[in-house]
Amino acid sequence: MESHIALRADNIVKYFYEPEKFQVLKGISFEVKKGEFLALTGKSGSGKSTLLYVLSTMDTDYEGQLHLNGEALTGRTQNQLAAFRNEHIGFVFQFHYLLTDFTVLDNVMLPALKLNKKSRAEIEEKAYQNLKLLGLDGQALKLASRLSGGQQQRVAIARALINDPAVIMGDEPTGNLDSKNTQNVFEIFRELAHERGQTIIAVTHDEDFARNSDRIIDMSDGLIV
Ligand SMILES: Nc1ncnc2c1ncn2[C@@H]1O[C@H](COP(=O)(O)OP(=O)(O)OP(=O)(O)O)[C@@H](O)[C@H]1O
Repeated sequence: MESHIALRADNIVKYFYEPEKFQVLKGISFEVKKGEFLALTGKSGSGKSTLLYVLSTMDTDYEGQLHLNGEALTGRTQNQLAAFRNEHIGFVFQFHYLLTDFTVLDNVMLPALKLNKKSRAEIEEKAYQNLKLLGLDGQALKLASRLSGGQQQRVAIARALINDPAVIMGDEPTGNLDSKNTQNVFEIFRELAHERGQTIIAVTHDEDFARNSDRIIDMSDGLIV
């Protein structure tokens, strides 16, 4: 795979078997460049979330080939994939899944403590840098539950960035936010892509958000249109 490609999907096919056999992804192929900000759009039920879960390596029940950062991901064990994900992919969901009884700082540090490649002091420094980038440096020692929805979503982004992932994936990352916070998250994603070379793949229903991304992949009925 060429070195400027962050992710490549080749002919991804997936079925669901309940309540009856149903082909949800019908042969999806595309590449995403390093530093590209991609929006994944399409009507409800078109298969966006299903595709994102395949791309994220969380769902391994598919046919086809997936390469991320030049590495083939097909045929690995669940443990190998979990380790790969923690190091190379950051996730931001519509609902942030923060540990609300922990501080903001603890939440952001957690994936790096799990990865266990840096000292606690280095991780803490990186966490403070991320919080600063997201305008949250004054909030580090508060409980996550004490922050507003928009602030919590920014904490989730700071957490997603802690291991410097090559790819950041979002499933409706602004779905729960007002227009001001949506704009804010959009600007952060753009900066990560264009200034740091991180690749963003975000499922979104927000037309403005999609229109301002670098490229839209529009899905319909399990296919890219
Ligand atoms: N676990 C599952 N078992 C069976 N069918 C499923 C399952 N998950 C999703 N589906 C079906 O697969 C299709 C695609 O779902 P998916 O959630 O990927 O769509 P989407 O484009 O993300 O929709 P939305 O925009 O509403 O989130 C839908 O018809 C959905 O009902």
